[in-house]
Amino acid sequence: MSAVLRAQALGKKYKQRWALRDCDLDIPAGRVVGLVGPNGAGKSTLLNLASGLLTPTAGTIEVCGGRPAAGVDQLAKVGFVAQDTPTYASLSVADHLDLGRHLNPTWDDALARDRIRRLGLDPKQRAGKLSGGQRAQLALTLGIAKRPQLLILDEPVAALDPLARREFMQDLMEAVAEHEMSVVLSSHLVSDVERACDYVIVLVDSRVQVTGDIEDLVASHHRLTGPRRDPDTLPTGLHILSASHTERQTTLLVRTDTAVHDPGWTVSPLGLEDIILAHMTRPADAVRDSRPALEVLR
Ligand SMILES: Nc1ncnc2c1ncn2[C@@H]1O[C@H](COP(=O)(O)OP(=O)(O)OP(=O)(O)O)[C@@H](O)[C@H]1O
Repeated sequence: MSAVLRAQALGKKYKQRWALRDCDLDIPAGRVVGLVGPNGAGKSTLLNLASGLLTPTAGTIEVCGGRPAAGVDQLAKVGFVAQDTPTYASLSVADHLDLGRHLNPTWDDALARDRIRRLGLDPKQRAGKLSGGQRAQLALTLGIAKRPQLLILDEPVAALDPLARREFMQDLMEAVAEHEMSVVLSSHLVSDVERACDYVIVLVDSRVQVTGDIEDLVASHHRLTGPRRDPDTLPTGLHILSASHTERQTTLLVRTDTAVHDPGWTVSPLGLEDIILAHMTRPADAVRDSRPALEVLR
C-alpha cells in the first residue's frame, strides 16, 4: 500500500535548536496514527511540517504523494486541525460551514450539518461564544467534512471532558471507517491512542524513538523476570529497553522478533502504555546507537 506520509532525514531547526531531527517515517495509507511524546518533543513541529505550515530545515517530507501544501489539489488532500482548534470568533457555526463549502472542492455539506445537529451545536451561535470543547468539535467537523485523504489533528481532545473525548474518538473512528481516511493525531493520552489508533510514533527530544504497527509492537515487546543476573550475562539477541535488579531478581523490558526460549525467564506481555513509557525513558544515546529507528519489522 502507498505511503500517506513519508519523511526522510527530516529536520526543523529554530535558530540553534533542533525541534525535530533525523526523522525517517513511512506510514501506510488507511491507518490511524497516534503521535505521542513528552512536552516539547517535536510533535507539533512534525504535524506543521506535514500540513505545510512549516518548511523543513533538512530532509524531505511527502504527504499523499506530494509536497505539503504545494497547490490547490494538494491542499484538498489534507485536513489539518491545529492544537488550539482555530475558529473565527465572530463567525457563527453556520458561517463556518458556509466557508468550508466555498473553500473546499470535496466538501460534504450533509455530513457537516448532520454532525453539527448531532452535537447539539446551535448553527447561529458565534464560535467565540462556544466552549473550548464545542470549538474543538466544530474544528473536527470542518476537518472531516472536507473529506481529506489525510486528516491531521494536533491534540484534538485536550479541551474535552472524558465523555466528550470518548465520543470524539468514536466519531473519528466512524469517519475513518466510512470515508477511507488516514489520520495522524497527537495526544498525551495513551488510553485514547490505544482505543483509536493502529499505528504509533513515539517522539522524544526531537527524535523518533520507535514507530510501527501497534499490534506488532505489542507482539514484539515483553517483560522478562528471573533470578538475578549480572548485566554482562544478560541474553544476547534481545534489545533491552530497561533492566532493573533486586537482590534476587532481574526484570527486563525487551524487544525481540523471536520467541524467548530460556526457561530461566518468566515472559509476560507488555501493554502499549508500558512500551511507550519504556521507549520514552530510554536514554537518547541508546536511540542514536540502536538499529535504524527501531522500526518494527513485519
Ligand atoms: N516558533 C518556535 N520558535 C522557537 N522554538 C520553537 C518554536 N516552536 C517550537 N519550538 C521549540 O521546538 C521544540 C518542539 O516543540 P513542539 O511544539 O513541536 O513540541 P510538542 O511535542 O508539540 O510539545 P507539546 O506536547 O508541549 O505541545 C520545543 O523545544 C519548542 O520550544
